[in-house]
Amino acid sequence: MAPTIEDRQFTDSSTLINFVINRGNGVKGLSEMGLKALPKPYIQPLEERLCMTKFVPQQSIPIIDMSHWKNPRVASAVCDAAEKWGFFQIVNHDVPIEVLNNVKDATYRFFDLPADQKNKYSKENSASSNVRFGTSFSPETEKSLEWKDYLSLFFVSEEEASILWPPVCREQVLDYIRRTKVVIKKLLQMLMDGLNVKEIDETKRSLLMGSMRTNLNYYPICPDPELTVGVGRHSDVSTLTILLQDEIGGLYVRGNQGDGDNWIHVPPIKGSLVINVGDALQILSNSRYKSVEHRVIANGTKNRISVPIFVNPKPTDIIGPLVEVLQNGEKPIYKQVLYSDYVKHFFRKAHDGKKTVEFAEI
Ligand SMILES: CC(C)(COP(=O)(O)OP(=O)(O)OC[C@H]1O[C@@H](n2cnc3c(N)ncnc32)[C@H](O)[C@@H]1OP(=O)(O)O)[C@@H](O)C(=O)NCCC(=O)NCCSC(=O)/C=C/c1ccc(O)cc1
Ligand SMILES: O=C(O)CCC(=O)C(=O)O
Ligand SMILES: [Fe+2]
Repeated sequence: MAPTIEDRQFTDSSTLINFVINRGNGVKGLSEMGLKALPKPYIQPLEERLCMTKFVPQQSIPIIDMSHWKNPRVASAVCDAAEKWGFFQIVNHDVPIEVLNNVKDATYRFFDLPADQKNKYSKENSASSNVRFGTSFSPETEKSLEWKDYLSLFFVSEEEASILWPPVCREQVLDYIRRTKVVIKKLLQMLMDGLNVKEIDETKRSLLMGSMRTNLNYYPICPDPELTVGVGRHSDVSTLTILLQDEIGGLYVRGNQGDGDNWIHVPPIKGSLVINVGDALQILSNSRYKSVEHRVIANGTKNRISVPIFVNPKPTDIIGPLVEVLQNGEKPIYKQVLYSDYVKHFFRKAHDGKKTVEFAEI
């Protein structure tokens, strides 16, 4: 097919980078121009594209009903899922559906702002590094870009948020964090019980949930979804991630069958939240709980959004296997690392599967 006028505008990759990154149009701006072909910088190498033969349709990650959360069977299902899958969905979790719908609406409101308004929050222009609008993951270091725009909000206090966060989504994100915290605490309590950690004192509370980062992700319609990715293979660097996805689907998790070269779709379930173990919890638990690789495909017909809350240690915390976990004589697999060093290492390279955790290995 002959290239359209718009495609020809971007034969030069510096013009494309200027439009998408520097001027704040993002991939949403590209998508809305009605491009007929995927621009070259987004073409991923073959091995990074999700080949459908590796997709296991009959498998599913566990779905856990939280309505009787005090029942020991729920705790046992949570610990089991964190060990074997690193991923599960929760239903009847008590976060009201309106809160979830409101944060999804707020996500659309933010991304529907004109480019110059969103660009006020770019790395170059933002009043604080705690608020950042961007595209792809780490464009300076990536060989191929990812088909995703995001707004990343690091929570310090409600006061700071009221000054720094975009007014079109601030209250809805704060409400989502407030209401979700209740279920995060329950899950962490269950997971710590499973490790023989009897009490979550202030030091442990900080290691487990000392900081939170909420991302609003926007994956616009892609002209050639098979050639690119929404998000490349990675594990999160959090302790736990709480993910709200919409009804579109497209998130895949690495399966635990055979050689592990199989991917399982995470089906959207109305009102559910997806929970996954991050590297920090894998390290604290000396690998009892597993952070599992996941990726997001691009979509050729629908825009998709998702809203993860990354529950993390504080940047100034030092993380390593918990003493309670090593009490039985188990050998530590990880050394003590400053959490902000760990996160910087993650952000300064392209997505590369599970490689980040090598930074903490002994
Ligand atoms: C090190 C942090 C992140 C930033 O501190 P800073 O003092 O402002 O440091 P820098 O401004 O020097 O940022 C370090 C590098 O990280 C980059 N960065 C700074 N925030 C960001 C940002 N939200 N986005 C993508 N680069 C950034 C930033 O551009 C910079 O890269 P470079 O310019 O190449 O040196 C600091 O806030 C910190 O230690 N936070 C701990 C809590 C935390 O944020 N944890 C991460 C949870 S996020 C997570 O689990 C998964 C996230 C994720 C996200 C996207 C995915 O596709 C997949 C996964
Ligand atoms: O959009 C999704 O479903 C997952 C996004 C993700 O993995 C992330 O932001 O870390
Ligand atoms: Fe992720």
